[in-house]
Amino acid sequence: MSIKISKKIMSKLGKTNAEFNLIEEGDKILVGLSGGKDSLTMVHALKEQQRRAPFKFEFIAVTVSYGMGENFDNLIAHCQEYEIPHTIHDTQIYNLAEEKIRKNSSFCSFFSRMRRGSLYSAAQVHGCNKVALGHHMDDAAESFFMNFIYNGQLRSLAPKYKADNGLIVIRPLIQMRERQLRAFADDNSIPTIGDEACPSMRFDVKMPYARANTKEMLAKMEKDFPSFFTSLNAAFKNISVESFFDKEKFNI
Ligand SMILES: Nc1ncnc2c1ncn2[C@@H]1O[C@H](COP(=O)(O)OP(=O)(O)OP(=O)(O)O)[C@@H](O)[C@H]1O
Repeated sequence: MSIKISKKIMSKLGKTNAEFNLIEEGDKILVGLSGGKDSLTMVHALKEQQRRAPFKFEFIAVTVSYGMGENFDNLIAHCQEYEIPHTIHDTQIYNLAEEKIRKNSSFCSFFSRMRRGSLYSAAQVHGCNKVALGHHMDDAAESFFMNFIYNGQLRSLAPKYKADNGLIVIRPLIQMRERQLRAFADDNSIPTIGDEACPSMRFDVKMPYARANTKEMLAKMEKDFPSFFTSLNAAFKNISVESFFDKEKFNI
């Protein structure tokens, strides 16, 4: 069966790529593939871009297994069917979690940190110079408002940055909306792995209410101001650092 990928997704990918120099000639990219709708859209979009782009790049999709008996058979079969190079990177993150996590600290952030480390080591194993993550505009908005409300920080998710180990991390979907990615998976009847696969759900802790609250707040904002996300995207590129209260700036 062939995959239908919308013009809108491909044009957003191309524009974001050009705007932030994400994928360049000769890159070998490790694509983090959780099996969720976002990273699945990402691998299909990158495969299509590989076919169309005037520059050459390679990629390999890598799924980090937490060592909790996950079943990736459908994901493996899907990648085989669509000739997407894919491998499972086995870890023992799940066992470590039980020992390492302090009571009441965030389980999700523990898994996300450990997973990031595993993706970086897999990138080294596979000789990749970049790591692509499937975060989208809704993630960037949630991250921005959660940092603002709960941490007193103005911070979001960058389209591209250099990690301490020299690897370049890129987020090709960062200007796309979550609903576009969901529509891609639904339109193509792609079987996705959902949030229930998040290992933190297996531990007896409070649900991450902060994210749910923020999502709800943003949905309400968008209802009241339909261009909310377009404006936010523009604002992320239009920052007046000097208008804030940074003490360092006032020795003038
Ligand atoms: N187990 C995993 N193995 C490899 N990469 C992962 C894994 N989990 C997450 N990632 C990468 O990190 C990105 C962000 O993860 P996060 O858990 O925030 O997203 P998600 O909502 O699960 O996204 P997705 O729909 O792609 O699963 C994913 O889009 C993917 O690129």
